[in-house]
Amino acid sequence: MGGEFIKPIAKLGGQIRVPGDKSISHRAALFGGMAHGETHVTNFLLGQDCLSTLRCLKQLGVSWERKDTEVWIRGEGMESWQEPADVLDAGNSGTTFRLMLGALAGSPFTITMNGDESLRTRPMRRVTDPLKQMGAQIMGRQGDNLAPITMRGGQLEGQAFKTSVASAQIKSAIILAGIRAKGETSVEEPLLSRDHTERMLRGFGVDVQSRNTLVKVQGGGRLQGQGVSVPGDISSAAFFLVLGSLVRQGEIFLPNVGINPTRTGILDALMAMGADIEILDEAEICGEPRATLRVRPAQLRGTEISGDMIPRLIDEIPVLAVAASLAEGETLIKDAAELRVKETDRISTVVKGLQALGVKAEELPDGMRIQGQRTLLGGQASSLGDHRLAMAWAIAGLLSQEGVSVENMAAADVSYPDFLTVIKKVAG
Ligand SMILES: O=C(O)C1=C[C@@H](OP(=O)(O)O)[C@@H](O)[C@H](O)C1
Ligand SMILES: C=C(OP(=O)(O)O)C(=O)O
Repeated sequence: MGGEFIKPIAKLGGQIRVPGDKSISHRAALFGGMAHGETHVTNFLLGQDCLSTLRCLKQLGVSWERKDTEVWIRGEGMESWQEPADVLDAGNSGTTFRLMLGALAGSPFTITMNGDESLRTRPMRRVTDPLKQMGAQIMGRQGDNLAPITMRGGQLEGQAFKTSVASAQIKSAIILAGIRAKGETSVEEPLLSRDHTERMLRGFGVDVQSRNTLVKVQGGGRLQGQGVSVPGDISSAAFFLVLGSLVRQGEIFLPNVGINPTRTGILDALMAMGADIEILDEAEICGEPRATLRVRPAQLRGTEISGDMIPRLIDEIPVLAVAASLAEGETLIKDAAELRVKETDRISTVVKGLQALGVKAEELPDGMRIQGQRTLLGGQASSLGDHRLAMAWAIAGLLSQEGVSVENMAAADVSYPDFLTVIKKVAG
C-alpha cells in the first residue's frame, strides 16, 4: 500500500489556527441564502463539504461571492429560490443534504438531491419522514431512505416531533421546514445535540424557543441578513488536543476555537483522562463562545465515554480512540451506535484501523473497547475516504514509533484542507 507517510515526532510547539467550524459555516451560508439582505461571513471553512452547500445555493439562484474565507451572500428570501436545472449534489456532506432538504421542503418546485458513494448509503428517512408528515412529497431509494432523493415541496403544516436519536441534522431540517410551515413546529430529542441552528437563527431574527432538549419555532418567520464570524472548529482542534497531550515535549496554543457547550465533550473526555488543557481568553461573538486552548503533554488514563457525552463529541471519537490507545488502562465507548451511519461505519473502521496498527481494540454493537499501551508501533492505515479517519491515522503516525502510511490522506479536504501542510510544518 502506498499512501502519505507520517513520521513520528518527539516534540512540537507554537500556535495552530484551526479553520472555521464546519457546522457553523454550513448554517451561515444556508441561512444567508434564506435571508433578506446581505450576509457577510468571515472565517468560512473552505472544506469540500461547505463548498457543496455554497454550490447548491448557487443552483437555487442565490447570488454570493467568495474571496478566500470571506463570503458575501445577497439573499432575497426563500421565495426567490428557483427550481434548479440539475441535481443538487451534496458530495460527501450529510449536513448539506439534510439541512437543504429541510430548507427546501416549503418551496413549490421539484428538486433531486444526490451525494457521493458514501452519502448514498447514509439514512435519510430520519428527515424524509418528518418532512413528509409536514406536507412535502418525497421519493427515494429503499423506502425514501437513500439518495438520490426527489422532493416536491409546498404548503407545510407545523407538527410536534419526538426524535429517537440526538441529531442536530434532523433537528435543524425540521426547524428550517417549520419556519415555512403554518403554525408551530417543535422537536424534542432524547439528548441535546449541537445547537448552532437555534443560536444562529436567533441572530437572523427568527424567534426560536428552546429549553433543554425541546425546540419550538413559529411558522412565517423572516430571516434578516447578518454578519457571521465563524469560530475555529473544535472538531479540527481535537486532532491537536490529542497530539499535544501525547507528544513527549512541547506546548501548543489553539486560538479562536469554538467552545459551545454542545461541542466540548472532547475537552471533558480528555480532561477526565488526565489531559493538561487550559481554556484562555474566553469571548462570545455572534452567539457562539470561543477561546484559546493551551495543551501540554500529560500521562493519560483510560476512561468511559457514554450517555449525554456522546452527541457532544461524536465526530471526535476516531481521534479519541487514538488517544485511548496510548492511555494507561482500558477505555470503553458506548451509546455511540450513530457512529455506524457516518461517512464510514466508524465503529468498525476505527477498531480495524487500530488493530492494523497493533492496538488491542474490540468492536461493540454501540461502541468499542480499547486497551491502552505504552507505545504504538505504526504501520499502514487507510482513510477509506473518511476525512476524520485520515486525520486520526496521521496523528497516530506522529505519535508512533515507526510512522504510519495513510492511504487516501486527501480525504481530509472535506473538513480540513490544510491539514497535511500543518502536520508537515509541525513535524519540521
Ligand atoms: O448538524 C451538524 O452540523 C452536524 C451534526 C452531527 O451529525 P448528526 O446530526 O447526524 O448527529 C455531526 O456528526 C456532523 O458532523 C455535523
Ligand atoms: C459526520 C460528519 O459530517 P456530515 O454528517 O455532515 O457528513 C463529520 O464531519 O464527521
